[in-house]
Amino acid sequence: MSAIAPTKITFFEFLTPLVASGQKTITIRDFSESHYQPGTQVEVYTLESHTKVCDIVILAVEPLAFDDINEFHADQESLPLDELKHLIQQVYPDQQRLFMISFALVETQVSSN
Ligand SMILES: CC(=O)Nc1ccn([C@H]2C[C@H](O)[C@@H](CO)O2)c(=O)n1
Repeated sequence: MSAIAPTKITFFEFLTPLVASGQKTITIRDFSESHYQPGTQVEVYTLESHTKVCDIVILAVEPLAFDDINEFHADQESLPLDELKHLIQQVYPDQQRLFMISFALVETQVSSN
């Protein structure tokens, strides 16, 4: 039996403009935050104030070892590689077993009326 897929995800507030603009297309999380299901729509909130930012669709969830994080991942994260690895070490200290969650921004329609 599979668990119910989460419908919300949080990001540090300073990263949310990158998500909402479509520049950030992956996030790297630990096992506890890896249960997103490809094809599902997920609401994005800021971690600090729990403000809704946008919606994303999950494209894939794949294992990724900390030591394998490289420039490709930094590019998808829209962060410098050293900054990305430092951030991940702060959030998930001493965790080698991580997961890459790929996603796409759900564009919202702006009414012309
Ligand atoms: C609870 C919570 O919001 N945790 C996280 C964990 C990671 N991030 C960011 C930091 C990096 O850009 C990537 C890779 O972990 O995801 C985050 O915003 N919030």
